[in-house]
Amino acid sequence: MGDPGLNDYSVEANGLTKYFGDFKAVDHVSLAVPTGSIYGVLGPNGAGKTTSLRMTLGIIDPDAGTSRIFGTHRPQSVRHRIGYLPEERGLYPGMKAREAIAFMGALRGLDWSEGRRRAAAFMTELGLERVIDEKIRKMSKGMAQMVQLIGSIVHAPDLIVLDEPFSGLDPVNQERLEMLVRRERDRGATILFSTHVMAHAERLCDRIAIIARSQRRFEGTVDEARALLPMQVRYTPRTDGDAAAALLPAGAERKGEAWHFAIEEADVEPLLARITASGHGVAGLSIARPGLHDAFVHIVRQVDAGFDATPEKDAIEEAAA
Ligand SMILES: Nc1ncnc2c1ncn2[C@@H]1O[C@H](COP(=O)(O)OP(=O)(O)OP(=O)(O)O)[C@@H](O)[C@H]1O
Repeated sequence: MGDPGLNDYSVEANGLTKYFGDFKAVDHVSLAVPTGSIYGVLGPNGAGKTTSLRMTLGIIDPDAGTSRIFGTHRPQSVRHRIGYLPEERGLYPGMKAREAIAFMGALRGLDWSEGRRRAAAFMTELGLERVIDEKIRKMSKGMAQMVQLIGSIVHAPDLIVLDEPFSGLDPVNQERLEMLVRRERDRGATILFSTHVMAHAERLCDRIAIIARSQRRFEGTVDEARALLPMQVRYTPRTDGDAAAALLPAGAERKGEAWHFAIEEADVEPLLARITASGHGVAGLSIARPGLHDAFVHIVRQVDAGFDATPEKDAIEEAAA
């Protein structure tokens, strides 16, 4: 564990900024990843996720900003405590899966025979035992990616950073990976991963950051992101549908027998009271928060439309100042 008594964050990136030529690929992005958490960096294609992760890990230098891992500004000095799956995948094609995993572990200080033992244990646990001694070149891309994933965590790192780990995996392997991420967190590791698939983030993440057009636009829990949008209501009265319209907010739309509309959380109980008092009855009613997917699309669309041109106020940076 990353000295939780001394430092509650395994990763603290502050105001990271990167230019490629004149293009600002990352603009003042900060990340604070609590030790022991699963943290998602979400964003559309080209938002700046990979560049942010690379700067965080010290793989590329920022033009501005700083990053600390386990409290140090020198990630190289703690590299054995970090596991990293880069965006670019690649293993030696002539190696067998077991050897490839042991090799990656050895690069991070793990004894070779222990690496081979753990490789077999991981692959068996994940239902991949039949390809333990398969050469990488004979594997499908998705299988090779699973092997690389295992190789990046075989040395039991305290911090695991995975760049788009789910992309290219079939649904079964995606589930295996979700299980692996949870298991690593339960072991005490901190996990930071990027994705543009909201379902994984919604199920896994304790906290998320949403990056769009180079800037961080949201930071918080999944529920906090979902709460940015109003509740979605679907109401079917027992009586003639048109007569119930007077109870409902402006903008309510009728689809078949049901009315669809959005309301703020504070308006839910008054609405229920109005419906009950009205005598129109309830043949069907659902009231639900939109999912993370909708919240993500909402944030990104606002940014694209220019409604959120300024980055959110950065509490981390203020606290550090
Ligand atoms: N080495 C580079 N040289 C020039 N431009 C780059 C370089 N690396 C990234 N970029 C550009 O910076 C922007 C951010 O790229 P980055 O890979 O960080 O985004 P991303 O959010 O990870 O995207 P994706 O989900 O598509 O992988 C993109 O517009 C990309 O084209």
